[in-house]
Amino acid sequence: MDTILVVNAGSSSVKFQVYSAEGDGALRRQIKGQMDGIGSRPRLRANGPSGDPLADRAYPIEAVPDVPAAMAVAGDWLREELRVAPMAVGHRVVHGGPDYVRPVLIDHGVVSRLERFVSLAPLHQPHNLAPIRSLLVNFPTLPQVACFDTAFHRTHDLVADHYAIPQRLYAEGVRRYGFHGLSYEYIARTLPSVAPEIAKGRVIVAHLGSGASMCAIRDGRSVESTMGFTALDGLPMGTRPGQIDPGVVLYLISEKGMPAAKVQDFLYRDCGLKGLSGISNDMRELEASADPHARLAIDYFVYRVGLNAGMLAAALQGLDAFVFTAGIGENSASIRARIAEQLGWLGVTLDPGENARHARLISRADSRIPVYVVPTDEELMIAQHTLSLLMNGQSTNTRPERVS
Ligand SMILES: Nc1ncnc2c1ncn2[C@@H]1O[C@H](COP(=O)(O)OP(=O)(O)O)[C@@H](O)[C@H]1O
Ligand SMILES: CC(=O)OP(=O)(O)O
Ligand SMILES: [Mg+2]
Repeated sequence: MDTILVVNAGSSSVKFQVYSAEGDGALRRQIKGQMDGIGSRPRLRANGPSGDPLADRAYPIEAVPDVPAAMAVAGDWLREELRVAPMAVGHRVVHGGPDYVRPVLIDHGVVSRLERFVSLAPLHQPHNLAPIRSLLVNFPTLPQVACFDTAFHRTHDLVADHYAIPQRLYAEGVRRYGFHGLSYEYIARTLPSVAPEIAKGRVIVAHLGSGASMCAIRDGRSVESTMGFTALDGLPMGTRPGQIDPGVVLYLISEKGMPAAKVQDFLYRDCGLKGLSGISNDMRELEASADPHARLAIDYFVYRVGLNAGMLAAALQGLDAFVFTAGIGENSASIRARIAEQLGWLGVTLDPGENARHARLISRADSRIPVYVVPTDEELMIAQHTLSLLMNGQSTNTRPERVS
């Protein structure tokens, strides 16, 4: 059977899917799995085509301490137990820099260009590139496709793409890229069938997972993101602080004598929910805790989502709908309820019953702004791009690009 394997390494999870490519160009999902809870409670779960369980295994934290270990466990399982031998592999690559505005067929040249962005996405890019490199060496004829988190945001106006710093830095790539683009692209493509009345309107999508960001979408295109040059900016995340005064970074360097590598580690691994609570990077553990610092971390998260929603509504000059997605957005009714309260002034009224049962539409009929929960599927997006590149030599990404 001709299959496509999709690999998506996030900051706390490795997600994978296997699709069969049918004769008519359709994709049929055969396996959907993930190793999540990396750094807290590692667990491999996978299901077959009709949701039938294929695996559910918990691991001690020492057995799967990080993303590369999770990738190795999932890879061994797919290869050795399920005998998966794909005809092509699609990869999520978090940083595509200024030049990659659509998915691309990978060769050694592409890999070396993408290596330049490792320092701009240290939690992701090394793990995105490691399996690509290893497959290039071991299966040199296997087609591999890179799909970028940054590509969906390349439609931003110049004013949204800039920082107020000298132009020479913009020219060398210091720009507001935005991330989670495969997730937002999937949502934008799904809205016409899920909620046709708002698909062409002004929508804020909140991708709230271990990494978290929000995107302002108008008529299916990204116009603004809370993330920028790196995936550090914007909302607080599992282990990243989100928006922070650069003066804090200067303080760490000049007053605390922290070298660059330590500052990087601090900002990517020790802050966010984990840093503020002192307990965990995992929202589930914070919600289960009675510790006042866990409460503060949740309060801060909810508050910052509210503040950033105001900013994105300003970018859109109004709002027609709000969408929750990703790990927290799809699964935590209580966080959604608290965020909806923050959005009350924008015209949001939640329906507590619909919210509790994770319905697609969770706002009340009389809510001025409808609120949706749309489970994201970055892997499907990657599979579609991969198949399209294989079949037509180009991706399904047909959006016009901003000319800079
Ligand atoms: N039922 C739940 N309640 C609260 N938070 C949850 C729940 N399920 C998952 N999460 C949160 O979602 C996060 C993972 O989200 P996900 O989008 O898979 O992240 P990533 O892709 O960045 O690894 C977990 O760290 C956890 O905090
Ligand atoms: C870009 C990013 O933060 O991704 P993730 O949420 O998968 O960690
Ligand atoms: Mg993710």
